[in-house]
Amino acid sequence: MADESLEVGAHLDACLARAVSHNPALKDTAVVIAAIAGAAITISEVIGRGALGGDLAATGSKNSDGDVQKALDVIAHQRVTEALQAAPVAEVASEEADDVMRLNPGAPLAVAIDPLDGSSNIGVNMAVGTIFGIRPAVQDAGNPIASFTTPGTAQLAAGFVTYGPATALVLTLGEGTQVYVLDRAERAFRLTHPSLDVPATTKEYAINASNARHWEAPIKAFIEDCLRGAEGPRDKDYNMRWLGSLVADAQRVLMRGGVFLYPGDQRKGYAQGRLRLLYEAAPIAMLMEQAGAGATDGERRILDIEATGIHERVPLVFGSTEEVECVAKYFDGRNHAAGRSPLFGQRGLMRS
Ligand SMILES: O=P(O)(O)OC[C@H]1O[C@](O)(COP(=O)(O)O)[C@@H](O)[C@@H]1O
Ligand SMILES: [Mg+2]
Ligand SMILES: [Mg+2]
Repeated sequence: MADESLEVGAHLDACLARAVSHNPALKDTAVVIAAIAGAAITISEVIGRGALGGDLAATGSKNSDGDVQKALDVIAHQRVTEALQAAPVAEVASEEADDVMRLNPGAPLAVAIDPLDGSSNIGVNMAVGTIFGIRPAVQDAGNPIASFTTPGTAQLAAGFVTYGPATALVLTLGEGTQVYVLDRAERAFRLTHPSLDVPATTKEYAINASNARHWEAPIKAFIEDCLRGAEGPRDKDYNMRWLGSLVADAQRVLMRGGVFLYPGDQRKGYAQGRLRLLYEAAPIAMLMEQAGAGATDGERRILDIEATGIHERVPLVFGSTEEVECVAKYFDGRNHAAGRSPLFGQRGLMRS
């Protein structure tokens, strides 16, 4: 396509302007994305100073999910909220606010946002991020969270920023998934990957294996078969990566393939896993699908699920389509491996 705004190196603003010229209905959405990108640049600068700027991991009160907030969680929430206040946003569902925040009554859009993802990595100089999904605002006097009870398919755009070695914005407006990298000299995001295409096959999985004894049978069976490598039914040797930062794991999967799992498990409060539907799973699911990958809770497409609460959790499996489909088979019994795990079972190899 001969369009300068899609060329590597093009500025985010030019790419957003192009998207709006193709689809004028995206005008407000583009303003919101630019606002979040602006906030992300300032958050990136705070993170970039590390401990020189104070203790970003200092703990304060608890957030809506019972997690202890760190200083950077609060800073990021303030920066994105200020930016969204100046954008056409009626309501915000933030991880760091118990209830829906009403910003500009009557404005057309609603934003679900995780201002700072990967909080356990704050203070140890590892990648963290910001995740967001933008939806039409829905007016319903009888339902204060109406804007957030539509399925993920209602999202007009979704993205995340990774504050890693480079600060990157991974974005979709429903026509592919693009990556922009922050040009620190210009304080502007510039296009590096015009269209991601996640490989359908992979040999890399990501899961917090310390929870293995709590997993349900289909997950135990799937991981056991990955661990058996070329000698097992999957017929290939796997590699494992787990960064403890959803955005960083998601970016790796988008760039080179892989499968990520945060399933429900038997720990108290973890029946639906740890990750939140509105501001973690749904935006990442849209980015994955737009890059040719998949996202499921094991049984349902993530983008079809309707939230009943703004901080609702959901089991999350995403990435290369062959692996995501394979996990679904363990859940619906087409792979009859569930429950037969010698590695994780009651009388398993690891137990004696
Ligand atoms: O510590 P665990 O249970 O492995 O969970 C790690 C997951 O928790 C998260 O940090 C949750 O996000 P928040 O930091 O925004 O609460 C994800 O980024 C990450 O994938
Ligand atoms: Mg998070
Ligand atoms: Mg968070």
